Amino acid sequence: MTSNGKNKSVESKICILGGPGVGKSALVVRFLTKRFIWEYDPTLDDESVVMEILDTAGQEWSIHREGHVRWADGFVLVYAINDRHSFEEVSSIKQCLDEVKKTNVQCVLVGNKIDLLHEVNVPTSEGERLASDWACAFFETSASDGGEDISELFHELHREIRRRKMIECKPRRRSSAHQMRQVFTKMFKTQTSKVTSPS
Ligand SMILES: Nc1nc2c(ncn2[C@@H]2O[C@H](COP(=O)(O)OP(=O)(O)OP(=O)(O)O)[C@@H](O)[C@H]2O)c(=O)[nH]1
Repeated sequence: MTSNGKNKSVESKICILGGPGVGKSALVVRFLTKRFIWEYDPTLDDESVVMEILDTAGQEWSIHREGHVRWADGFVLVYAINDRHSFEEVSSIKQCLDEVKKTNVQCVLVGNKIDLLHEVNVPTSEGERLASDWACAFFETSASDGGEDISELFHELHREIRRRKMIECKPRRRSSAHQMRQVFTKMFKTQTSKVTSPS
């Protein structure tokens, strides 16, 4: 616990990725200005939260990707619901992430620009299906209209990162089979030394 009674902070490094113009910067600005300027309260679930957020430009992705991927604990993968190509792009980005990290990376999938409903090119069901394939959370947002979902998506990812960090920090318990083997080895050694030791 910290001196102000809150649990100590957990850091998460979050990288925003997606095609050009899908609204990555707009989402980050919306999240930061709402949470940290107008309604400053850097706590979540009674714990202070430190998030480092890396906003990438769409065209930088291929140049800096390995550095971004290694740095980040989790990813916000963004497409625009009126841009089918950007939806296809997040799939290939996710594939690259998994390859570089050599694991199923922690991420949330975000379909942005939901205010442009009359231009929908990627229906909600497709976003939901992809997120379900990735076993991650899915959000539809509008950076232009705002809304609680934008805060929630960052918080959800932070929680996931914290969960995984806690699991990774836990010392591994030895299996009972391993423990039994140790007992038998010890017993066997004792027996042997009794038989071979001179009287
Ligand atoms: N209607 C609408 N427009 C949006 C929304 N989010 C972003 N935009 C607009 O989309 C354009 C691109 O937004 P950015 O936030 O710069 O997108 P980006 O993904 O950071 O773009 P790059 O840095 O080029 O990769 C801007 O004109 C934004 O105003 C949204 O939710 N709804």
